[in-house]
Amino acid sequence: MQTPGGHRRPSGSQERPRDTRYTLRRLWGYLCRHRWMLLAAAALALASNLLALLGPMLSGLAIDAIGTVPGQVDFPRVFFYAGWMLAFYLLSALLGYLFSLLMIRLSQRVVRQMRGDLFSHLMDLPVRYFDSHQTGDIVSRISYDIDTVNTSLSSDLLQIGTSAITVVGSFGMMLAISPALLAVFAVTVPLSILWTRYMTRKVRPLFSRRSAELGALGGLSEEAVSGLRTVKAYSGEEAVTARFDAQDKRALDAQYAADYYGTMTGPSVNFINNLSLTLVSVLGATLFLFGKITLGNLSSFVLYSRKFSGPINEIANIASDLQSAFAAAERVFRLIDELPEPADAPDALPAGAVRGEVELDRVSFGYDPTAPVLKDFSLRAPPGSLVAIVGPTGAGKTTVINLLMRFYDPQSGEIRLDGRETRRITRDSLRRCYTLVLQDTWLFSGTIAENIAYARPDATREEVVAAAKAAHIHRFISQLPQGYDTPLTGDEAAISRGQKQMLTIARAMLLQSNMLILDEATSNVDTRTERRIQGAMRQLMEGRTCFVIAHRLSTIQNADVILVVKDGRVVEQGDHASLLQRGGAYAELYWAQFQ
Ligand SMILES: Nc1ncnc2c1ncn2[C@@H]1O[C@H](COP(=O)(O)OP(=O)(O)OP(=O)(O)O)[C@@H](O)[C@H]1O
Repeated sequence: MQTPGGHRRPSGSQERPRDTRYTLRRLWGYLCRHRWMLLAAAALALASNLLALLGPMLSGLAIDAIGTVPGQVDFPRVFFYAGWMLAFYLLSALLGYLFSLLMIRLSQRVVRQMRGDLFSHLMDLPVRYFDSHQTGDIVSRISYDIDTVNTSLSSDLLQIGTSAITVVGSFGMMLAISPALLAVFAVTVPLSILWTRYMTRKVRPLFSRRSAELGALGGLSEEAVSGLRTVKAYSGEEAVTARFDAQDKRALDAQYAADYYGTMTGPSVNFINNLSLTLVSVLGATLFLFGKITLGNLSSFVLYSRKFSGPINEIANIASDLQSAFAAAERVFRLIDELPEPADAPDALPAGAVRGEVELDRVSFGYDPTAPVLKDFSLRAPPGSLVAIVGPTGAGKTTVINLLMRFYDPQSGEIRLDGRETRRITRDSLRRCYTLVLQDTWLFSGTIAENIAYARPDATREEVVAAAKAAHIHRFISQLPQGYDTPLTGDEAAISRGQKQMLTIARAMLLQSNMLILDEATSNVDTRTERRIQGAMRQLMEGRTCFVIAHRLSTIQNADVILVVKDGRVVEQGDHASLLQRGGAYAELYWAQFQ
Protein backbone atom coordinates (compact mmCIF):
# COMPACT_ATOMS: atom_id res chain seq x y z
CA MET A 1 0.00 0.00 0.00
CA GLN A 2 1.18 3.47 -0.74
CA THR A 3 0.80 6.59 1.24
CA PRO A 4 -1.55 8.76 -0.77
CA GLY A 5 0.57 9.69 -3.69
CA GLY A 6 3.47 7.79 -2.27
CA HIS A 7 5.11 6.86 -5.56
CA ARG A 8 8.47 8.42 -6.02
CA ARG A 9 10.34 9.11 -9.16
CA PRO A 10 13.89 10.38 -9.20
CA SER A 11 14.11 14.01 -10.09
CA GLY A 12 15.64 14.99 -13.38
CA SER A 13 19.12 15.71 -12.14
CA GLN A 14 19.68 18.36 -14.80
CA GLU A 15 17.62 21.52 -14.81
CA ARG A 16 18.26 24.10 -17.47
CA PRO A 17 20.21 27.04 -16.02
CA ARG A 18 18.37 30.32 -15.98
CA ASP A 19 20.06 33.57 -16.77
CA THR A 20 22.21 35.16 -14.11
CA ARG A 21 20.32 38.44 -14.22
CA TYR A 22 17.11 36.71 -13.11
CA THR A 23 18.85 35.05 -10.15
CA LEU A 24 20.60 38.32 -9.29
CA ARG A 25 17.32 40.21 -9.35
CA ARG A 26 15.78 37.71 -7.00
CA LEU A 27 18.74 37.89 -4.62
CA TRP A 28 18.68 41.67 -4.82
CA GLY A 29 15.00 41.57 -3.89
CA TYR A 30 15.91 39.76 -0.66
CA LEU A 31 18.74 42.19 0.08
CA CYS A 32 16.47 45.17 -0.48
CA ARG A 33 14.20 44.04 2.31
CA HIS A 34 17.05 45.22 4.57
CA ARG A 35 17.82 48.38 2.67
CA TRP A 36 18.85 50.31 5.78
CA MET A 37 21.43 47.74 6.72
CA LEU A 38 22.56 47.64 3.13
CA LEU A 39 22.87 51.43 3.00
CA ALA A 40 24.79 51.52 6.29
CA ALA A 41 27.10 48.80 5.01
CA ALA A 42 27.65 50.71 1.78
CA ALA A 43 28.45 53.90 3.73
CA LEU A 44 30.93 52.04 5.94
CA ALA A 45 32.57 50.39 2.94
CA LEU A 46 32.83 53.70 1.15
CA ALA A 47 34.37 55.48 4.14
CA SER A 48 36.77 52.64 4.93
CA ASN A 49 37.98 52.39 1.35
CA LEU A 50 38.29 56.10 0.76
CA LEU A 51 40.42 56.38 3.89
CA ALA A 52 42.60 53.50 2.71
CA LEU A 53 42.93 55.20 -0.66
CA LEU A 54 44.69 58.16 0.95
CA GLY A 55 47.56 55.87 2.05
CA PRO A 56 49.49 55.64 -1.25
CA MET A 57 49.18 59.39 -1.79
CA LEU A 58 50.61 60.14 1.66
CA SER A 59 53.33 57.57 1.06
CA GLY A 60 54.28 59.36 -2.18
CA LEU A 61 54.39 62.69 -0.35
CA ALA A 62 56.60 61.13 2.33
CA ILE A 63 58.97 59.78 -0.35
CA ASP A 64 59.15 63.18 -1.99
CA ALA A 65 59.93 64.67 1.44
CA ILE A 66 62.95 62.37 1.64
CA GLY A 67 64.17 64.08 -1.53
CA THR A 68 66.78 62.86 -3.98
CA VAL A 69 69.83 64.32 -2.26
CA PRO A 70 71.18 62.05 0.51
CA GLY A 71 71.53 63.76 3.90
CA GLN A 72 68.84 66.39 3.16
CA VAL A 73 65.86 64.56 4.47
CA ASP A 74 62.96 66.65 5.81
CA PHE A 75 62.20 64.30 8.73
CA PRO A 76 59.41 66.35 10.34
CA ARG A 77 57.46 66.22 7.04
CA VAL A 78 58.17 62.52 6.58
CA PHE A 79 56.86 61.80 10.09
CA PHE A 80 53.91 64.11 9.52
CA TYR A 81 52.76 62.14 6.46
CA ALA A 82 53.58 58.78 8.02
CA GLY A 83 51.53 59.74 11.10
CA TRP A 84 48.51 60.59 8.99
CA MET A 85 48.95 57.38 7.04
CA LEU A 86 48.86 55.40 10.27
CA ALA A 87 45.75 57.23 11.49
CA PHE A 88 43.87 56.76 8.22
CA TYR A 89 44.79 53.09 7.94
CA LEU A 90 43.70 52.47 11.53
CA LEU A 91 40.37 54.19 11.05
CA SER A 92 39.87 52.41 7.75
CA ALA A 93 40.51 49.04 9.43
CA LEU A 94 38.00 49.84 12.16
CA LEU A 95 35.30 50.83 9.66
CA GLY A 96 36.13 47.76 7.58
CA TYR A 97 35.59 45.60 10.65
CA LEU A 98 32.20 47.18 11.31
CA PHE A 99 31.29 46.71 7.64
CA SER A 100 32.12 42.98 7.76
CA LEU A 101 30.10 42.58 10.92
CA LEU A 102 27.11 44.23 9.30
CA MET A 103 27.39 42.13 6.15
CA ILE A 104 27.49 38.91 8.17
CA ARG A 105 24.33 39.98 9.99
CA LEU A 106 22.71 40.97 6.70
CA SER A 107 23.47 37.66 5.04
CA GLN A 108 22.20 35.86 8.12
CA ARG A 109 18.87 37.67 7.82
CA VAL A 110 18.60 37.13 4.08
CA VAL A 111 19.34 33.44 4.45
CA ARG A 112 16.85 33.09 7.26
CA GLN A 113 14.17 34.69 5.12
CA MET A 114 15.08 32.59 2.12
CA ARG A 115 15.05 29.40 4.12
CA GLY A 116 11.74 30.41 5.69
CA ASP A 117 10.23 31.20 2.29
CA LEU A 118 11.56 27.95 0.88
CA PHE A 119 10.15 25.85 3.68
CA SER A 120 6.77 27.50 3.81
CA HIS A 121 6.53 27.21 0.03
CA LEU A 122 7.41 23.54 0.37
CA MET A 123 4.35 23.16 2.59
CA ASP A 124 2.20 24.75 -0.13
CA LEU A 125 3.40 22.49 -2.91
CA PRO A 126 1.02 19.87 -4.21
CA VAL A 127 1.53 16.23 -3.30
CA ARG A 128 2.39 15.71 -6.97
CA TYR A 129 5.69 17.55 -6.48
CA PHE A 130 6.83 15.21 -3.72
CA ASP A 131 5.73 12.22 -5.76
CA SER A 132 8.12 13.20 -8.51
CA HIS A 133 11.15 14.60 -6.66
CA GLN A 134 13.72 12.89 -4.50
CA THR A 135 13.49 13.82 -0.83
CA GLY A 136 17.27 14.03 -0.52
CA ASP A 137 17.45 16.50 -3.39
CA ILE A 138 14.85 18.73 -1.76
CA VAL A 139 16.68 18.53 1.58
CA SER A 140 19.94 19.39 -0.15
CA ARG A 141 18.36 22.61 -1.45
CA ILE A 142 17.25 23.60 2.03
CA SER A 143 20.61 22.90 3.64
CA TYR A 144 23.56 22.76 1.23
CA ASP A 145 22.37 25.20 -1.43
CA ILE A 146 21.21 27.81 1.05
CA ASP A 147 24.50 27.51 2.96
CA THR A 148 26.39 28.14 -0.25
CA VAL A 149 24.36 31.28 -0.86
CA ASN A 150 25.02 32.36 2.72
CA THR A 151 28.80 32.05 2.42
CA SER A 152 28.76 33.92 -0.82
CA LEU A 153 26.58 36.74 0.46
CA SER A 154 28.64 37.32 3.57
CA SER A 155 32.11 37.08 2.04
CA ASP A 156 31.96 37.44 -1.73
CA LEU A 157 29.42 40.21 -1.94
CA LEU A 158 31.36 42.02 0.74
CA GLN A 159 34.54 41.73 -1.29
CA ILE A 160 32.91 42.85 -4.50
CA GLY A 161 31.38 45.87 -2.78
CA THR A 162 34.69 47.04 -1.35
CA SER A 163 36.60 46.14 -4.50
CA ALA A 164 34.41 48.30 -6.67
CA ILE A 165 35.08 51.34 -4.50
CA THR A 166 38.81 50.67 -4.46
CA VAL A 167 38.92 50.24 -8.24
CA VAL A 168 37.07 53.49 -8.93
CA GLY A 169 39.01 55.41 -6.26
CA SER A 170 42.42 54.16 -7.42
CA PHE A 171 41.51 54.95 -10.99
CA GLY A 172 40.68 58.55 -10.01
CA MET A 173 43.95 58.91 -8.09
CA MET A 174 46.03 57.51 -10.95
CA LEU A 175 44.28 59.81 -13.36
CA ALA A 176 45.21 62.76 -11.14
CA ILE A 177 48.86 61.66 -10.89
CA SER A 178 49.59 60.79 -14.51
CA PRO A 179 47.06 60.29 -17.31
CA ALA A 180 49.92 59.17 -19.58
CA LEU A 181 50.83 56.23 -17.35
CA LEU A 182 47.17 55.24 -17.26
CA ALA A 183 47.38 54.31 -20.92
CA VAL A 184 48.95 51.01 -19.85
CA PHE A 185 45.63 49.89 -18.44
CA ALA A 186 43.86 50.58 -21.70
CA VAL A 187 45.50 47.35 -22.85
CA THR A 188 45.47 45.15 -19.78
CA VAL A 189 42.07 45.95 -18.21
CA PRO A 190 39.92 45.05 -21.25
CA LEU A 191 42.04 41.94 -21.62
CA SER A 192 41.39 40.78 -18.06
CA ILE A 193 37.69 41.72 -18.22
CA LEU A 194 37.18 39.79 -21.45
CA TRP A 195 39.04 36.81 -20.07
CA THR A 196 37.06 36.83 -16.80
CA ARG A 197 33.78 37.02 -18.70
CA TYR A 198 34.77 34.19 -20.96
CA MET A 199 35.73 32.05 -18.01
CA THR A 200 32.61 32.78 -15.95
CA ARG A 201 30.38 31.85 -18.87
CA LYS A 202 32.26 28.63 -19.21
CA VAL A 203 32.17 27.85 -15.52
CA ARG A 204 28.52 28.63 -14.71
CA PRO A 205 26.89 25.54 -16.24
CA LEU A 206 29.58 23.48 -14.58
CA PHE A 207 28.49 24.75 -11.18
CA SER A 208 24.82 24.12 -11.99
CA ARG A 209 25.78 20.56 -12.80
CA ARG A 210 27.78 20.26 -9.61
CA SER A 211 24.77 21.34 -7.49
CA ALA A 212 22.43 18.97 -9.34
CA GLU A 213 24.81 16.03 -8.98
CA LEU A 214 25.27 16.78 -5.28
CA GLY A 215 21.47 16.92 -4.94
CA ALA A 216 21.19 13.52 -6.62
CA LEU A 217 23.87 12.21 -4.25
CA GLY A 218 21.78 13.48 -1.33
CA GLY A 219 18.74 11.71 -2.80
CA LEU A 220 20.62 8.46 -3.10
CA SER A 221 22.00 8.69 0.44
CA GLU A 222 18.52 9.37 1.82
CA GLU A 223 17.12 6.40 -0.07
CA ALA A 224 19.89 4.09 1.14
CA VAL A 225 19.76 5.22 4.77
CA SER A 226 15.98 5.08 5.07
CA GLY A 227 15.88 1.66 3.43
CA LEU A 228 18.95 0.23 5.13
CA ARG A 229 17.13 -2.74 6.64
CA THR A 230 15.88 -3.84 3.24
CA VAL A 231 19.30 -3.26 1.73
CA LYS A 232 20.88 -5.49 4.38
CA ALA A 233 18.14 -8.10 4.16
CA TYR A 234 18.71 -8.46 0.42
CA SER A 235 22.49 -8.28 0.87
CA GLY A 236 22.32 -5.26 -1.34
CA GLU A 237 25.14 -3.42 0.42
CA GLU A 238 27.54 -3.92 -2.46
CA ALA A 239 25.05 -2.88 -5.11
CA VAL A 240 23.98 0.21 -3.19
CA THR A 241 27.61 1.09 -2.45
CA ALA A 242 28.40 0.73 -6.14
CA ARG A 243 25.52 3.04 -7.06
CA PHE A 244 26.64 5.49 -4.42
CA ASP A 245 30.19 5.24 -5.68
CA ALA A 246 29.13 5.91 -9.25
CA GLN A 247 27.02 8.91 -8.23
CA ASP A 248 29.77 10.16 -5.92
CA LYS A 249 32.19 9.95 -8.82
CA ARG A 250 29.77 11.89 -11.03
CA ALA A 251 29.42 14.53 -8.29
CA LEU A 252 33.18 14.71 -7.78
CA ASP A 253 33.84 14.89 -11.52
CA ALA A 254 31.32 17.71 -11.78
CA GLN A 255 32.97 19.39 -8.79
CA TYR A 256 36.43 18.92 -10.28
CA ALA A 257 35.39 20.35 -13.63
CA ALA A 258 33.82 23.37 -11.94
CA ASP A 259 36.75 23.92 -9.57
CA TYR A 260 39.33 23.35 -12.31
CA TYR A 261 37.99 26.10 -14.52
CA GLY A 262 37.16 28.16 -11.46
CA THR A 263 40.73 28.13 -10.15
CA MET A 264 42.20 28.74 -13.61
CA THR A 265 40.57 32.16 -13.74
CA GLY A 266 42.50 33.69 -10.81
CA PRO A 267 46.10 32.99 -11.85
CA SER A 268 45.49 33.92 -15.48
CA VAL A 269 43.98 37.27 -14.56
CA ASN A 270 46.82 37.76 -12.07
CA PHE A 271 49.31 37.31 -14.88
CA ILE A 272 47.59 39.95 -17.02
CA ASN A 273 47.68 42.36 -14.11
CA ASN A 274 51.34 41.74 -13.38
CA LEU A 275 51.95 42.53 -17.01
CA SER A 276 50.51 45.98 -16.38
CA LEU A 277 52.93 46.50 -13.47
CA THR A 278 55.86 45.71 -15.72
CA LEU A 279 54.63 48.18 -18.32
CA VAL A 280 54.04 50.87 -15.63
CA SER A 281 57.62 50.42 -14.36
CA VAL A 282 59.13 50.86 -17.84
CA LEU A 283 56.90 53.77 -18.87
CA GLY A 284 57.19 55.40 -15.40
CA ALA A 285 61.00 55.26 -15.46
CA THR A 286 60.96 56.91 -18.90
CA LEU A 287 58.61 59.69 -17.68
CA PHE A 288 60.87 60.22 -14.61
CA LEU A 289 63.91 60.54 -16.88
CA PHE A 290 62.17 63.30 -18.81
CA GLY A 291 61.13 65.01 -15.54
CA LYS A 292 57.42 64.44 -16.14
CA ILE A 293 56.87 62.70 -12.80
CA THR A 294 58.43 62.77 -9.34
CA LEU A 295 59.68 59.61 -7.65
CA GLY A 296 57.04 60.01 -4.95
CA ASN A 297 54.28 60.27 -7.54
CA LEU A 298 55.64 57.28 -9.41
CA SER A 299 55.69 55.28 -6.20
CA SER A 300 52.11 56.39 -5.42
CA PHE A 301 51.06 55.43 -8.94
CA VAL A 302 52.58 51.97 -8.59
CA LEU A 303 50.80 51.50 -5.25
CA TYR A 304 47.50 52.66 -6.75
CA SER A 305 47.98 50.40 -9.73
CA ARG A 306 48.31 47.47 -7.32
CA LYS A 307 45.18 48.60 -5.54
CA PHE A 308 43.44 49.00 -8.87
CA SER A 309 44.27 45.60 -10.31
CA GLY A 310 44.16 43.70 -7.00
CA PRO A 311 40.34 43.74 -6.77
CA ILE A 312 40.04 42.78 -10.42
CA ASN A 313 42.13 39.80 -9.46
CA GLU A 314 40.00 39.12 -6.43
CA ILE A 315 36.82 39.38 -8.43
CA ALA A 316 38.22 36.87 -10.88
CA ASN A 317 39.17 34.66 -7.96
CA ILE A 318 35.78 34.80 -6.32
CA ALA A 319 33.99 34.57 -9.66
CA SER A 320 33.97 30.80 -9.28
CA ASP A 321 32.58 31.06 -5.74
CA LEU A 322 29.93 33.37 -7.09
CA GLN A 323 29.07 30.98 -9.88
CA SER A 324 28.63 28.25 -7.34
CA ALA A 325 26.41 30.56 -5.26
CA PHE A 326 24.35 31.49 -8.32
CA ALA A 327 23.86 27.86 -9.21
CA ALA A 328 22.76 27.17 -5.64
CA ALA A 329 20.49 30.23 -5.49
CA GLU A 330 18.95 29.21 -8.77
CA ARG A 331 18.06 25.79 -7.39
CA VAL A 332 16.53 27.46 -4.34
CA PHE A 333 14.52 29.93 -6.45
CA ARG A 334 13.44 27.16 -8.78
CA LEU A 335 11.85 25.41 -5.84
CA ILE A 336 10.33 28.66 -4.58
CA ASP A 337 8.94 29.21 -8.09
CA GLU A 338 7.31 25.78 -8.30
CA LEU A 339 3.61 26.24 -8.69
CA PRO A 340 1.86 25.79 -5.35
CA GLU A 341 -1.41 23.94 -5.06
CA PRO A 342 -3.81 25.93 -7.23
CA ALA A 343 -5.71 28.54 -5.25
CA ASP A 344 -9.21 27.65 -4.13
CA ALA A 345 -11.92 28.58 -6.62
CA PRO A 346 -13.06 32.19 -6.15
CA ASP A 347 -16.50 31.00 -5.08
CA ALA A 348 -15.12 28.30 -2.76
CA LEU A 349 -16.48 28.44 0.79
CA PRO A 350 -15.37 26.70 3.97
CA ALA A 351 -16.95 23.28 4.44
CA GLY A 352 -18.65 24.33 7.68
CA ALA A 353 -20.50 21.64 9.62
CA VAL A 354 -20.90 18.63 7.37
CA ARG A 355 -23.25 15.65 7.53
CA GLY A 356 -20.78 13.47 5.70
CA GLU A 357 -22.54 12.48 2.53
CA VAL A 358 -19.87 11.74 -0.07
CA GLU A 359 -20.42 11.09 -3.75
CA LEU A 360 -18.05 10.36 -6.60
CA ASP A 361 -19.91 10.89 -9.83
CA ARG A 362 -18.38 9.36 -12.97
CA VAL A 363 -14.90 10.37 -11.96
CA SER A 364 -11.97 9.76 -14.29
CA PHE A 365 -8.43 10.43 -13.22
CA GLY A 366 -4.86 9.54 -14.13
CA TYR A 367 -1.61 10.78 -12.56
CA ASP A 368 -0.59 11.14 -16.14
CA PRO A 369 -3.72 12.44 -17.88
CA THR A 370 -3.08 10.18 -20.84
CA ALA A 371 -3.08 7.05 -18.68
CA PRO A 372 -6.30 6.97 -16.63
CA VAL A 373 -6.15 5.10 -13.33
CA LEU A 374 -9.80 5.61 -12.34
CA LYS A 375 -12.33 5.31 -15.14
CA ASP A 376 -15.90 6.50 -14.83
CA PHE A 377 -15.75 5.78 -11.12
CA SER A 378 -18.91 6.35 -9.08
CA LEU A 379 -19.70 5.78 -5.44
CA ARG A 380 -22.17 7.12 -2.93
CA ALA A 381 -21.65 7.08 0.80
CA PRO A 382 -24.63 8.23 2.89
CA PRO A 383 -23.80 10.09 6.14
CA GLY A 384 -22.51 7.76 8.83
CA SER A 385 -22.07 4.83 6.47
CA LEU A 386 -19.11 2.52 6.32
CA VAL A 387 -17.75 2.09 2.80
CA ALA A 388 -15.08 -0.51 2.22
CA ILE A 389 -12.95 -0.45 -0.90
CA VAL A 390 -11.31 -3.73 -1.81
CA GLY A 391 -9.52 -4.96 -4.87
CA PRO A 392 -6.21 -6.23 -6.13
CA THR A 393 -2.94 -4.35 -5.80
CA GLY A 394 -2.68 -1.37 -8.09
CA ALA A 395 -6.45 -1.30 -8.70
CA GLY A 396 -6.72 2.35 -7.70
CA LYS A 397 -7.95 2.20 -4.09
CA THR A 398 -5.47 4.69 -2.67
CA THR A 399 -6.10 6.89 -5.68
CA VAL A 400 -9.73 7.25 -4.55
CA ILE A 401 -8.41 8.52 -1.18
CA ASN A 402 -6.05 10.92 -2.98
CA LEU A 403 -9.06 12.40 -4.75
CA LEU A 404 -11.28 12.53 -1.65
CA MET A 405 -8.57 14.49 0.18
CA ARG A 406 -7.99 16.60 -2.95
CA PHE A 407 -4.30 15.72 -3.08
CA TYR A 408 -5.13 15.47 -6.76
CA ASP A 409 -8.19 16.66 -8.71
CA PRO A 410 -10.03 14.47 -11.21
CA GLN A 411 -9.80 15.17 -14.92
CA SER A 412 -13.53 14.67 -15.33
CA GLY A 413 -16.56 13.91 -13.20
CA GLU A 414 -17.49 15.43 -9.84
CA ILE A 415 -16.83 14.68 -6.21
CA ARG A 416 -19.50 16.01 -3.86
CA LEU A 417 -19.69 16.45 -0.13
CA ASP A 418 -23.22 16.99 1.20
CA GLY A 419 -24.23 17.71 -2.38
CA ARG A 420 -21.59 20.46 -2.82
CA GLU A 421 -18.88 19.95 -5.39
CA THR A 422 -15.62 19.69 -3.47
CA ARG A 423 -13.93 22.22 -5.77
CA ARG A 424 -16.36 24.76 -4.32
CA ILE A 425 -15.07 24.01 -0.81
CA THR A 426 -11.77 25.43 0.43
CA ARG A 427 -9.13 22.72 0.39
CA ASP A 428 -8.00 23.28 3.93
CA SER A 429 -11.50 23.07 5.41
CA LEU A 430 -12.29 20.01 3.28
CA ARG A 431 -9.22 18.19 4.58
CA ARG A 432 -10.17 19.07 8.14
CA CYS A 433 -13.44 17.19 7.61
CA TYR A 434 -11.49 13.95 7.34
CA THR A 435 -9.35 12.02 9.75
CA LEU A 436 -6.84 10.02 7.77
CA VAL A 437 -5.04 6.99 9.12
CA LEU A 438 -2.50 5.45 6.81
CA GLN A 439 -0.52 2.28 6.81
CA ASP A 440 2.57 4.43 6.51
CA THR A 441 2.85 5.63 10.09
CA TRP A 442 4.36 9.03 10.39
CA LEU A 443 5.71 9.98 13.79
CA PHE A 444 7.86 13.03 14.35
CA SER A 445 10.62 13.68 16.84
CA GLY A 446 8.74 14.70 19.94
CA THR A 447 7.25 12.88 22.91
CA ILE A 448 4.63 10.14 22.60
CA ALA A 449 2.02 12.52 24.04
CA GLU A 450 2.92 15.20 21.49
CA ASN A 451 2.64 12.65 18.71
CA ILE A 452 -0.81 11.53 19.81
CA ALA A 453 -1.96 15.13 20.18
CA TYR A 454 -0.48 16.10 16.81
CA ALA A 455 -3.72 17.29 15.25
CA ARG A 456 -5.01 18.72 18.52
CA PRO A 457 -2.11 20.25 20.43
CA ASP A 458 -4.60 21.70 22.93
CA ALA A 459 -5.75 18.25 24.06
CA THR A 460 -5.38 17.63 27.80
CA ARG A 461 -3.27 14.78 29.15
CA GLU A 462 -6.50 13.01 30.20
CA GLU A 463 -7.79 13.13 26.62
CA VAL A 464 -4.46 11.82 25.30
CA VAL A 465 -4.51 8.95 27.81
CA ALA A 466 -8.15 8.14 27.00
CA ALA A 467 -7.29 7.99 23.28
CA ALA A 468 -4.32 5.75 23.97
CA LYS A 469 -6.50 3.48 26.12
CA ALA A 470 -9.09 3.25 23.36
CA ALA A 471 -6.37 2.31 20.89
CA HIS A 472 -5.07 -0.32 23.36
CA ILE A 473 -1.63 1.22 23.49
CA HIS A 474 -1.85 2.71 27.00
CA ARG A 475 -0.36 -0.35 28.72
CA PHE A 476 2.67 -0.32 26.50
CA ILE A 477 3.20 3.41 27.00
CA SER A 478 2.85 3.15 30.79
CA GLN A 479 5.58 0.53 30.90
CA LEU A 480 8.09 2.88 29.32
CA PRO A 481 10.35 4.58 31.91
CA GLN A 482 9.21 8.03 30.84
CA GLY A 483 5.66 6.99 29.93
CA TYR A 484 3.85 9.53 27.77
CA ASP A 485 6.88 11.82 27.92
CA THR A 486 9.11 9.30 26.18
CA PRO A 487 10.79 11.10 23.32
CA LEU A 488 10.45 9.46 19.92
CA THR A 489 13.65 10.21 18.08
CA GLY A 490 15.20 8.38 15.18
CA ASP A 491 15.48 5.28 17.38
CA GLU A 492 13.09 3.10 15.43
CA ALA A 493 14.06 0.01 17.38
CA ALA A 494 12.39 1.27 20.56
CA ILE A 495 8.92 0.85 19.13
CA SER A 496 7.39 -1.77 16.86
CA ARG A 497 5.56 -1.08 13.64
CA GLY A 498 2.30 -2.30 15.13
CA GLN A 499 2.80 -0.04 18.15
CA LYS A 500 3.48 2.86 15.82
CA GLN A 501 0.27 2.13 14.00
CA MET A 502 -1.64 2.04 17.29
CA LEU A 503 -0.19 5.45 18.15
CA THR A 504 -1.52 6.85 14.88
CA ILE A 505 -4.91 5.29 15.63
CA ALA A 506 -4.83 6.95 19.08
CA ARG A 507 -4.04 10.19 17.25
CA ALA A 508 -7.15 9.71 15.10
CA MET A 509 -9.24 8.95 18.20
CA LEU A 510 -8.59 12.47 19.43
CA LEU A 511 -10.06 14.09 16.36
CA GLN A 512 -13.72 14.87 16.08
CA SER A 513 -14.05 15.13 12.32
CA ASN A 514 -17.15 13.73 10.67
CA MET A 515 -15.39 11.50 8.20
CA LEU A 516 -12.73 8.91 8.59
CA ILE A 517 -10.40 7.25 6.13
CA LEU A 518 -8.52 4.13 7.13
CA ASP A 519 -6.08 3.07 4.46
CA GLU A 520 -4.72 -0.28 5.60
CA ALA A 521 -4.65 1.30 9.05
CA THR A 522 -4.34 -1.96 10.96
CA SER A 523 -2.25 -3.95 8.54
CA ASN A 524 0.73 -4.05 10.92
CA VAL A 525 -1.29 -5.10 13.94
CA ASP A 526 -1.74 -8.80 14.69
CA THR A 527 -5.23 -10.24 14.27
CA ARG A 528 -5.78 -10.68 18.03
CA THR A 529 -4.91 -7.08 18.80
CA GLU A 530 -6.90 -6.00 15.79
CA ARG A 531 -9.93 -7.81 17.13
CA ARG A 532 -9.36 -6.19 20.52
CA ILE A 533 -9.29 -2.70 19.04
CA GLN A 534 -12.26 -3.44 16.82
CA GLY A 535 -14.54 -2.18 19.58
CA ALA A 536 -12.60 1.06 19.80
CA MET A 537 -12.51 1.32 16.02
CA ARG A 538 -16.26 0.86 15.88
CA GLN A 539 -16.61 3.56 18.48
CA LEU A 540 -14.32 5.75 16.38
CA MET A 541 -16.43 5.08 13.30
CA GLU A 542 -19.72 5.61 15.12
CA GLY A 543 -21.80 8.24 13.37
CA ARG A 544 -19.01 9.07 10.92
CA THR A 545 -18.79 8.38 7.23
CA CYS A 546 -15.92 5.94 6.93
CA PHE A 547 -13.84 4.77 4.02
CA VAL A 548 -11.86 1.69 4.77
CA ILE A 549 -9.29 0.09 2.54
CA ALA A 550 -8.27 -3.32 3.80
CA HIS A 551 -6.68 -6.32 2.26
CA ARG A 552 -7.79 -8.38 5.27
CA LEU A 553 -11.43 -8.89 4.36
CA SER A 554 -12.35 -10.05 7.87
CA THR A 555 -12.13 -6.45 9.02
CA ILE A 556 -14.73 -5.08 6.64
CA GLN A 557 -17.50 -7.62 6.82
CA ASN A 558 -19.79 -5.25 8.66
CA ALA A 559 -19.41 -2.51 6.02
CA ASP A 560 -22.62 -1.00 4.64
CA VAL A 561 -21.23 -1.04 1.13
CA ILE A 562 -18.27 -2.94 -0.19
CA LEU A 563 -16.88 -1.66 -3.49
CA VAL A 564 -14.80 -4.06 -5.46
CA VAL A 565 -12.38 -2.12 -7.64
CA LYS A 566 -10.50 -3.60 -10.53
CA ASP A 567 -8.44 -1.67 -13.08
CA GLY A 568 -9.88 1.62 -11.86
CA ARG A 569 -13.53 0.59 -12.18
CA VAL A 570 -16.11 -0.50 -9.66
CA VAL A 571 -16.88 -4.05 -10.75
CA GLU A 572 -19.19 -5.01 -7.88
CA GLN A 573 -20.86 -3.35 -4.94
CA GLY A 574 -23.14 -4.44 -2.13
CA ASP A 575 -22.87 -5.72 1.41
CA HIS A 576 -20.83 -8.72 2.46
CA ALA A 577 -23.66 -11.24 2.38
CA SER A 578 -25.08 -10.20 -0.99
CA LEU A 579 -21.64 -10.09 -2.60
CA LEU A 580 -20.79 -13.54 -1.28
CA GLN A 581 -24.07 -14.85 -2.57
CA ARG A 582 -23.38 -13.36 -5.95
CA GLY A 583 -20.27 -15.47 -6.25
CA GLY A 584 -18.32 -12.88 -8.25
CA ALA A 585 -14.98 -11.09 -7.78
CA TYR A 586 -15.58 -10.41 -4.06
CA ALA A 587 -16.49 -13.99 -3.31
CA GLU A 588 -13.37 -15.07 -5.13
CA LEU A 589 -11.16 -12.72 -3.04
CA TYR A 590 -12.94 -13.78 0.14
CA TRP A 591 -12.65 -17.50 -0.35
CA ALA A 592 -9.05 -17.11 -1.43
CA GLN A 593 -8.38 -15.69 2.06
CA PHE A 594 -10.48 -18.05 4.12
CA GLN A 595 -10.03 -21.39 2.56
N1 LIG B 1 1.84 9.34 -7.57
C1 LIG B 1 1.66 8.53 -8.59
N2 LIG B 1 2.15 8.83 -9.79
C2 LIG B 1 1.95 8.02 -10.85
N3 LIG B 1 1.28 6.87 -10.78
C3 LIG B 1 0.75 6.49 -9.63
C4 LIG B 1 0.92 7.31 -8.46
N4 LIG B 1 0.26 6.69 -7.44
C5 LIG B 1 -0.27 5.55 -7.94
N5 LIG B 1 0.02 5.43 -9.25
C6 LIG B 1 -0.43 4.34 -10.14
O1 LIG B 1 -1.83 4.30 -10.08
C7 LIG B 1 -2.31 2.96 -10.02
C8 LIG B 1 -3.21 2.79 -8.81
O2 LIG B 1 -2.44 2.97 -7.63
P1 LIG B 1 -3.08 2.92 -6.18
O3 LIG B 1 -2.00 3.27 -5.22
O4 LIG B 1 -4.32 3.71 -6.16
O5 LIG B 1 -3.45 1.37 -6.07
P2 LIG B 1 -4.02 0.56 -4.83
O6 LIG B 1 -5.27 -0.09 -5.30
O7 LIG B 1 -4.13 1.43 -3.63
O8 LIG B 1 -2.91 -0.53 -4.68
P3 LIG B 1 -2.35 -1.20 -3.36
O9 LIG B 1 -3.39 -2.13 -2.85
O10 LIG B 1 -1.15 -1.90 -3.84
O11 LIG B 1 -2.03 -0.07 -2.46
C9 LIG B 1 -1.09 2.09 -10.00
O12 LIG B 1 -0.91 1.56 -11.31
C10 LIG B 1 0.05 3.01 -9.64
O13 LIG B 1 1.23 2.62 -10.28
